[in-house]
Amino acid sequence: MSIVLSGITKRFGGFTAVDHVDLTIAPGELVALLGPSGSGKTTLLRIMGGLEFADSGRLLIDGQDATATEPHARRVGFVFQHYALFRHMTVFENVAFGLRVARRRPRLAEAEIRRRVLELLELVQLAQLADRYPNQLSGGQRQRVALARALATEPRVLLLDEPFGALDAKVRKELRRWLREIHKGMGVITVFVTHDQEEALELADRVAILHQGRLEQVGTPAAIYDRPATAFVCDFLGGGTRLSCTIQGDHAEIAGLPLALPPGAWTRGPGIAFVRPHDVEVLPAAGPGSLSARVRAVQPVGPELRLDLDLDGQVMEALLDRRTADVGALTPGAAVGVRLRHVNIFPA
Ligand SMILES: Nc1ncnc2c1ncn2[C@@H]1O[C@H](COP(=O)(O)OP(=O)(O)OP(=O)(O)O)[C@@H](O)[C@H]1O
Repeated sequence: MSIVLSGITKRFGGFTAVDHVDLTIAPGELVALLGPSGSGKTTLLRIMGGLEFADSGRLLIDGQDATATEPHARRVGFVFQHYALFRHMTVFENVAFGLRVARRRPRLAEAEIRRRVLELLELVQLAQLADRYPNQLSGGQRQRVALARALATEPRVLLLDEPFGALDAKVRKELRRWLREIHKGMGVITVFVTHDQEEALELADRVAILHQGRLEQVGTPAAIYDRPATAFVCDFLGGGTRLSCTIQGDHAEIAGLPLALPPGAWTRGPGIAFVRPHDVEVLPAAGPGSLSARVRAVQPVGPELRLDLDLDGQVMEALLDRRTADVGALTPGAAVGVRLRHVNIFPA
């Protein structure tokens, strides 16, 4: 079971919501569609599910052209942000609904439905709440029921649109871990939409980053974090401080400090350098391979010490471990050296 999108484009009037997207999803993969509001994530998900049809391009599910097939024929399971459970039905009946409406022949016997529903409720750890109604559940529990209901139809593909979007941070975190476990057990292709980079990086096997309807980069969480392909991706994934630099062909310079560039075709000219706060090393004084800076502000934040450093008029943020930082010497106005462990550079 795989999904192949090629050249998928969708317009609403004169507006292009999804723009020539190519994406191949391997059997059993857990993929995040990540991007800012309006970048086309939901539209792309709906096209995969058959709730929306592309204007051009092709969609293959399991090697078969599914560009124009109806949702039920695609065998997809959906879970949306607002759990949309049937309020007048118990948890049990909500999940059983998926089995009762499935267009299967012969229809399942009631005993078989009961067995499967209980199995699914065990899976989402809600068997003991089978007789409750949705308004007697927490948000996280409702979302787990929604997932069980989607799984009841034995989908080939599971599509989740901001599944944890309406929940508070702690519950979201728990559900992430839980979804990862469930996915591992089922092995069904799962695609989820999120605008939360942490959620995407923590949960997905691969992350597809969308920007203005276009796919900016696809890769494993580590690959896109360590080697963002564009300034947009870098910035969106928490790029850190943005500094101006100059690209000199084989290297770049920030305030006169030379920095190696990864191999590639670099043209000389102005560039943007992104430095993440954890990649800034603060030294007692500047020396070879480091820059001189001045401390502007110091703020303890839990286990860390956040510094605003003045680098030739540009402000750069650093995060140090409070237990190991020389807190006494790091006061506003102090002169320090700065070494950059890792910098992401892009043409301006
Ligand atoms: N049915 C529609 N008619 C007109 N415009 C639409 C329609 N559906 C989506 N759009 C537009 O297409 C663009 C992409 O929408 P989409 O919902 O796919 O974005 P998104 O990345 O999921 O955003 P969000 O995170 O805010 O949900 C948006 O600018 C949206 O206004």
